[in-house]
Amino acid sequence: MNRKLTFDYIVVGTGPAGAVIAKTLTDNKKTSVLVLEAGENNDHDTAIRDSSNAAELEENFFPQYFWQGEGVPQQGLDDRAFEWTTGRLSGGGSSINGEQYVRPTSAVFREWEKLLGPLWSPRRAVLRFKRLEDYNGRTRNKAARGFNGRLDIRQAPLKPTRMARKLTAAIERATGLPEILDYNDPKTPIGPFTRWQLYQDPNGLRESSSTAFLSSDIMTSSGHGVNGRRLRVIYKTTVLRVLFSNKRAVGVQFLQEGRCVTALARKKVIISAGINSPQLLMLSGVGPGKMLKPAGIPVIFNNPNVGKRLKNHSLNFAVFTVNPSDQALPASDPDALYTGGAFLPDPTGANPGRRAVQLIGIGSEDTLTLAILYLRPKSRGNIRIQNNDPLKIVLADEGFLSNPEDLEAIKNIFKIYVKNIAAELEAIDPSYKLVSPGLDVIDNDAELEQYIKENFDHNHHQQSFLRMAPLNKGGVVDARGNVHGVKNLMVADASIIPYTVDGNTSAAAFLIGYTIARQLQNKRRKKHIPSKLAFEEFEE
Ligand SMILES: Cc1cc2nc3c(=O)[nH]c(=O)nc-3n(C[C@H](O)[C@H](O)[C@H](O)COP(=O)(O)OP(=O)(O)OC[C@H]3O[C@@H](n4cnc5c(N)ncnc54)[C@H](O)[C@@H]3O)c2cc1C
Repeated sequence: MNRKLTFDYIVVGTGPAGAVIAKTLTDNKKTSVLVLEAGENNDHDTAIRDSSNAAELEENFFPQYFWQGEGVPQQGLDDRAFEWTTGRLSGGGSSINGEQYVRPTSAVFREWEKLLGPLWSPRRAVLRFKRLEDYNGRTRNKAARGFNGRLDIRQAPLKPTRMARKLTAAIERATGLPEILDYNDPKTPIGPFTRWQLYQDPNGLRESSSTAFLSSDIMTSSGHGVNGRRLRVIYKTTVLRVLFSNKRAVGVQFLQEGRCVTALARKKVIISAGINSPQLLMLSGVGPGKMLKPAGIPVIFNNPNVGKRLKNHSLNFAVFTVNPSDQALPASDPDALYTGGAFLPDPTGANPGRRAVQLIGIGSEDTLTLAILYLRPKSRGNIRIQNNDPLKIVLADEGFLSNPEDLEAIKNIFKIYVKNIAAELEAIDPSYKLVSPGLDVIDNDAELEQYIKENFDHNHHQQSFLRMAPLNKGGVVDARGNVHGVKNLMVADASIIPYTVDGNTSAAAFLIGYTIARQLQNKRRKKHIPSKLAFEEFEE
């Protein structure tokens, strides 16, 4: 046995879920945790830390900070293929993403609770978000927001620009929904707003899972826990597979500087590798037997659900001309990044209390672009391995628009929301005119469909492909992240989201990591507490 590399827990990945788990489990100074991360720590690189790079980071720094991948051609989109990627560095996706902080709404958590029990109730979700965040925004609503957590959230800008205010007013008039101040307050999830909430410190620098949970008060720059914390983070280590003894996970094999190394876990292996988690499970023998056997991988547990139910939000754009005297962002706050936005229900009036659409204003000197996300897609994709080579890219088929209802839903967003917003925006200021798509395109069904397909983009909200659910409901892990059919193996990251979230995905990943780590802590503590004390008292 390699005594040096034997820990209580092994965590794969330092994204939102992995970093929170590593920090939370080692808080007691007793539990030892090894974290293996394929990328490096780039927290101090200007490209990462300076938030004003967020929009162009992927375009300008793809080879440096991203996993290199492409999905399979999309039949519903004239066989176009999109990048299959996320951050390959400390902090994972949170170190390179668009910094938007959006909690799933109570409507989503009610679905989670119904499927998985009270651990995922809306009330507990809010309690945990409050613990995680240090909210620096216009409201001091203690019922909804946390002010002492490690995760800096900045609502920005302080003074919205005229462009943001005009857009917000136009959405307000077009939809009849009043402006909201805090879209993360469970009481006000729907409506237009001038300010986004960003993962940023009060000075506008990027906050990631790495800066928040693996910072210098937690570990040294060489990855050793400080102040007695039994944490070891090793960068530039790519995990190849989980090792089993019978059906019990006992460790992992990983690549380090060209060598194949084994690390052992006394308690559990926790996979938080994001879009790579299904590949790791399959290479380790957990997945569809029909795929694993021909690949020469011994089947530890035959679960056809692994890699299935891949969901992603759709992304389209509408572009307007602007008034050249209106600024997109305040000169004093270029890190505010976005020029207003909205969360809206389905435009047809179905489910008026539920978010179905996310609008993001992206302004410049010449244009105001509305990024349009459809948040309730029915299309599903899947992730498959090609063979037993851990370095071979997976076949990720996102199945965009494979369910025709999604195309109809997106068409309705253009026909109802975009058209009405365009009319109201132009009425507020005639300099703002819709240029793409033209109104003639919106009014012509065939042309609108073609426009949506050509204009369709990929927005990295991959989720649910290792669903947290009972086995007979498409599950791969149970309500506490334990992988079905084996022992001592968990998955905790955005891949286990059970029902599609109604906003960006990283807040859910932080919550999943935190919830699962707290459960592991509670399990240990509960051994030492009188049984009459309720689970609830130790839950939070
Ligand atoms: C360009 C872009 C923009 C986005 N914008 C937003 C946004 O504005 N707001 C938002 O909320 N979300 C956004 N997202 C999505 C968000 O970043 C992800 O949902 C989130 O990071 C998922 O967290 P996670 O913990 O599940 O996994 P990840 O963040 O993907 O972390 C997984 C980690 O595991 C490591 N890893 C993977 N495989 C291995 C292996 N075999 N061995 C060792 N380490 C491994 C990776 O390097 C990575 O660090 C964006 C994503 C991208 C790519």
